[in-house]
Amino acid sequence: MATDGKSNLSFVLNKPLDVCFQDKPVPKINSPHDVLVAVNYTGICGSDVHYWLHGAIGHFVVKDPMVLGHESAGTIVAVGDAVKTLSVGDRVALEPGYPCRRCVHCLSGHYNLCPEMRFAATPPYDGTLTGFWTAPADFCYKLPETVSLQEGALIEPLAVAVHITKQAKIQPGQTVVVMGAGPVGLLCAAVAKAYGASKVVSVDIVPSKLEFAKSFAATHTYLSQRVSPEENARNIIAAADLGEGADAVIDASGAEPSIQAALHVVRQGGHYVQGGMGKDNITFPIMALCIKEVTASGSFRYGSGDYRLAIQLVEQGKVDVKKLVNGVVPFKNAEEAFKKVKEGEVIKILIAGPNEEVEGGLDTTVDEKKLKEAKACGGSGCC
Ligand SMILES: NC(=O)c1ccc[n+]([C@@H]2O[C@H](COP(=O)([O-])OP(=O)(O)OC[C@H]3O[C@@H](n4cnc5c(N)ncnc54)[C@H](O)[C@@H]3O)[C@@H](O)[C@H]2O)c1
Ligand SMILES: OC[C@H](O)C(O)[C@@H](O)CO
Repeated sequence: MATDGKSNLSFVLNKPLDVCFQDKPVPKINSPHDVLVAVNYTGICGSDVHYWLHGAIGHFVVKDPMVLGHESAGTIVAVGDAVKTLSVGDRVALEPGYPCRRCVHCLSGHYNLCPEMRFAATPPYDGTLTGFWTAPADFCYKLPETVSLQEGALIEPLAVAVHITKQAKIQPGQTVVVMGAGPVGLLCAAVAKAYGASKVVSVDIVPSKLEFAKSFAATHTYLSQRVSPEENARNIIAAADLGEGADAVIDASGAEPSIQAALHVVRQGGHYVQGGMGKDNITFPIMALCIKEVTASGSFRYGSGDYRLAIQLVEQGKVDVKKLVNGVVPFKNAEEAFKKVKEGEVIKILIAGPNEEVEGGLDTTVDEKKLKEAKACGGSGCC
C-alpha cells in the first residue's frame, strides 16, 4: 500500500496556544466513493490562526483536540471501488467541507449553507495538517499539468474570492472597490479583474499591502485615513475617478470603518458584498443602502463551480497565486509558520506535508520588512 512506512503525523490544537504533533492512524476509505490523499501542501488561513490563539470562532468552540488546516492540495494514493474520475497519482486540490447532500440547501445548489456541513478544522472536525486525508472523490479537483501542488493549496482561498466576487455581479468594464488587501482581498481584486472590471481599487490601512496589491491586481489603491467613512469614500471615488461611485464594492476586511465607507463608495443601484468576518455587530449605514437601492449580499465559503473556476483562473494565468507565497516550511516547523502569519510577516506561507521534502525553507525576504507593520488580522477585529 502507498502509505507503508509513511507518517500520518498531524498538527493538533489542544487548547489556545497549545499545539502538538501526534502520529495518528492512517485513515481508512469508508465509502466506495471516497479517496485517500497524501497531503503535500497546506496554507494557513486567518481562521486557523484564530483557533490557535483563541480556541473558538463565534459558536464554534474547540472542546477536544483538533487537527488544524483546511487549505490543502495532495496526491491520490488510493481510491474507493466506485470512484471513476480519479486515479492513484492524480494531484488534487482539496475542497475541505462536506455537506449532507440531502437538505433543502444542498438540493438547491447552495451546499455551502448546509447545516450539517463537516468542515475541516472547524470544531469538532479535524483539519488537513496531517499526512493522509480521506475525502469524497467529487470534493477533490484534479489539477491540470501546468498547475503545481503549491498553487493547488491556494485554490481554497481563491475559491472564497471567486464566491465573493460572483455575488458582486461584475460586468465587463465595471468598477470595483475591494476593502482590505489581505490574501482574500487581493484574490478578490484579481478575480474582479479576470471578470473584466476596468478599474479595481484596493483599500487598506497598511501602505505595504497596497504596494503589493498594485503589483498583484489593483489598478488603483487608497490608504484609508482616520477620517469619517463619508470622507474616505469621497477620497476613494476621487482617487480612482469613479464618478457617481463604484459599480461594486467588496468588503474583505471585516473592519467596521471599512464597511461603513463601502456603503458610501458604492453607486446608486450598485452591489455590495460582505466577505470579511469581523465583529458580530457594527454600526451600519443602512440609510445609504436604502436610498441608493444597493443590492447587498453576504458570502460564505464556496459552492457549486467555485473550485473549478478557481483552478481555471490559475491554469489560464489570470490569477497568479504563486505571487502570494512567501515561503514553504517543513511540517515540523508548523508552529513557527503560524507565528509568522500571526505577526503579519507573510502573505501566505505553506506547510509541507509530513512526508514531503522541502528545499530552501521559508523565504520572507520579499515582503518581510514591509509586512512587519501589519498584524495578522490587520485590526479587522477578527483576532
Ligand atoms: N466569507 C468567507 O467565507 C470568508 C472566508 C475566509 C476569510 N474570510 C474573512 O475575510 C477577511 C479577509 O481575510 P484575509 O485572510 O485576507 O484576512 P487579513 O486579516 O489578512 O486581511 C484583512 C485586511 O483588511 C485590512 N484592514 C483592516 N482595517 C481596515 C480598514 N479600516 N480599511 C481597509 N482595510 C482594512 C487589514 O490591514 C488587512 O490587510 C477576514 O475577515 C476573514 O475572516 C471570510
Ligand atoms: O475559507 C473558509 C473559512 O476559513 C472558514 O469558513 C472559516 O473562516 C469560518 O469557519
